[in-house]
Amino acid sequence: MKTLNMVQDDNLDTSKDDDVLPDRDVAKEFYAKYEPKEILGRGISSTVRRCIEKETGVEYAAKIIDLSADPENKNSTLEEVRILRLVAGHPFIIHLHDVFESETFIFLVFELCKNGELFDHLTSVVALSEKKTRYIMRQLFEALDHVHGHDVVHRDLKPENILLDDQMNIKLTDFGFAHVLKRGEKLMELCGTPGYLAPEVLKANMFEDASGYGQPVDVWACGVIMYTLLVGCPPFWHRKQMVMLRNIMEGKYSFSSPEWNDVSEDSKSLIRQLLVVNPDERCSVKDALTHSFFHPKLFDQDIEPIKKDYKTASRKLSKINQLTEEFKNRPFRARKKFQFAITVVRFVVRISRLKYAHAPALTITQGRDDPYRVKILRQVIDQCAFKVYGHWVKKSEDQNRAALFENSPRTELRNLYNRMNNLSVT
Ligand SMILES: Nc1ncnc2c1ncn2[C@@H]1O[C@H](COP(=O)(O)OP(=O)(O)OP(=O)(O)O)[C@@H](O)[C@H]1O
Repeated sequence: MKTLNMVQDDNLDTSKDDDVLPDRDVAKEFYAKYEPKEILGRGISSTVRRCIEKETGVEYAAKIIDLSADPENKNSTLEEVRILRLVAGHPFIIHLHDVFESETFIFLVFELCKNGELFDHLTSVVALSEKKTRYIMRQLFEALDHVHGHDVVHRDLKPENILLDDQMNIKLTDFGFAHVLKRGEKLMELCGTPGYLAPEVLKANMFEDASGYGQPVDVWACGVIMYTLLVGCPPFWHRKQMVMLRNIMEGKYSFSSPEWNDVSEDSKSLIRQLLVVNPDERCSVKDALTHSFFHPKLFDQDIEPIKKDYKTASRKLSKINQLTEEFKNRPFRARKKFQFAITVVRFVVRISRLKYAHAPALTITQGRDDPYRVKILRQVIDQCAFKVYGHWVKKSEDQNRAALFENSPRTELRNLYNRMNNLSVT
């Protein structure tokens, strides 16, 4: 039980001590304006509740931060508020609606994201299609472009810090580790979440002469997120955390698991440009946004346009036959010859796209011997395993869906820091 006087709200589930609300005297202003409702989630020293603004009836999410456990929390929360205000006004960044401050609590009133964390969405669907990954990654890069444009580095990008609104648009949140960079400033501090840490963050803590890090750490984390969204497993995971850190520092990951057979070269190419060990050679947010992965592609469309393409292709084929006949019988004419060449090129491109859009047929033997290679069977297997065990089942040494649940940042990083100082890097 907290040391403060608490009152219980009869309308709320108060089965746990933590579920009681801070004394109404502590934050009269907040209670005058908002009606607190059920708990949406919890952080280390915070509880997030849905609440309703009395005057407008609009729903919000109130993050109630308890300052009694750690007085340092107040300064860091106020810094987070300052940064949230600095980057405010972007459609894919969480909107901070109101702030109330008391001696022992801070209330941050955010826009409500009805679909919760991208992380929870991912755990329920196992992996996202390329189309959905593109939708989310584009919004993430646009949000990040805005954040970086204000000289801010987020430092804790991960699916847990990406919320989804009722339209499934993202809202980048948790700027608790964010920092406003001064001109030319490099950071040395070890912060973030282990699986998402960029190599330069680890190096800054291991080598005396390390040059520190800046905004490219967010680009690296986007690479980890994109990889994870597409196949449901993080890229650098290893059962031994020290091996995972080495993998990160060496940029050692692969596209070798069966899931990657169904993923386009465009996606892999973007991930390769994001997960570049040297931050100077890593692509920027703007480079990422202009990558071909973000161009609409045939494989994203429904089957109808593909059928239409078949019809067009067969019309083109008759046209080619007709032109070929004409060529045999007519004298040389440059314009016609050029037209002929263009038609042939278009035809070939169209046919190759159709081939790309249709994967080779599956044989019964292939499905029986290696069902996990087949996308639809793989999804069924993963979803059944998740339903039965409540978590994903480990697949192999370096492909572990359960690894996604191992990321508990702030507490774990202290241990990591101590262990890294004892790690000798060859
Ligand atoms: N704006 C929001 N709309 C809907 N749900 C939210 C919102 N903000 C947070 N939540 C829910 O509340 C939970 C806890 O949020 P909080 O920000 O306190 O988590 P945290 O980032 O883990 O905490 P900490 O800042 O202590 O690390 C989240 O996991 C999320 O499910």
